Amino acid sequence: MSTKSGPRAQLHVYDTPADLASSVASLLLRLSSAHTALRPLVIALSGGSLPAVVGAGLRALPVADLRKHVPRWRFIFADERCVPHAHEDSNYRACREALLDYLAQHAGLDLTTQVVPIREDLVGDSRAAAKAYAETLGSQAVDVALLGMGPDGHTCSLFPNHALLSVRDMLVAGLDDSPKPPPSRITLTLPALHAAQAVVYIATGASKQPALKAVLEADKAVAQDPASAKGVLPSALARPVGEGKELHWFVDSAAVATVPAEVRAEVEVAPAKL
Ligand SMILES: O=C(O)[C@H](O)[C@@H](O)[C@H](O)[C@H](O)COP(=O)(O)O
Repeated sequence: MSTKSGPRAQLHVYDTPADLASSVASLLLRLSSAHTALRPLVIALSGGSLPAVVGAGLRALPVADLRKHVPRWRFIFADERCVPHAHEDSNYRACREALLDYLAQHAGLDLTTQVVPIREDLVGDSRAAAKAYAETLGSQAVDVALLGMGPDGHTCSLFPNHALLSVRDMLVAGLDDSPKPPPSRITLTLPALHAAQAVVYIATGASKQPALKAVLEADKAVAQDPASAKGVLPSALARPVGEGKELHWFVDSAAVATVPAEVRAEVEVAPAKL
């Protein structure tokens, strides 16, 4: 494997949202168990429908398992809207409501030291907010990125054909022209996601069919050389690069319906192989 290549996708297909959510949570515990470093496991969370899925999966786990792992986790945001924390568009707020408050109440999560929200005093300036966020994260790579995908193939706040896809010198960037409202956001960049140990996508519903098909069709070529891939969707590009890393796609039957059988057969793994 060249140093520029990375893992192929592992596709997990579920019929029910509950099974999908539980499997994502099981994978998170497996990755957490494998994390033997003394420093915390850095988990990046996205917005959209993802917090509810991750929250449902974590709530289905035995509390004793959560208590064992959660004190060693640090949550950051894969992307965030530049709004105050209590705003209805805030991913921090969505994640608090869906999972972080539950983990604080039942599994010992310290919301003040183990969760990294954007600075509220900088929400009027996305670039300053991104710079400050990058400084807070330091050089520590993301261990596990939990990402959604929009129907257009965007992930985090990395949109198709957007200039931020060319960023190579920042781990967090700001933008004010997000096609998905609200327009001002911060986002992890492709180099930040290339450095991740594991990237885990969750994509459900028929609206994701064209993008999922395109991403899985491009998977082999992008895995071989993510840096030189041209014209592929952000969700195909935002992936780990390097040996011993993992790329997972958790999808439902509706999302995967139009993926050609031969493409699906190349990447699908049995549920037991998490
Ligand atoms: O803040 C955001 O807007 C999200 O992080 C974004 O990247 C999201 O994950 C996708 O748009 C998918 O959203 P859905 O899962 O709701 O389709």
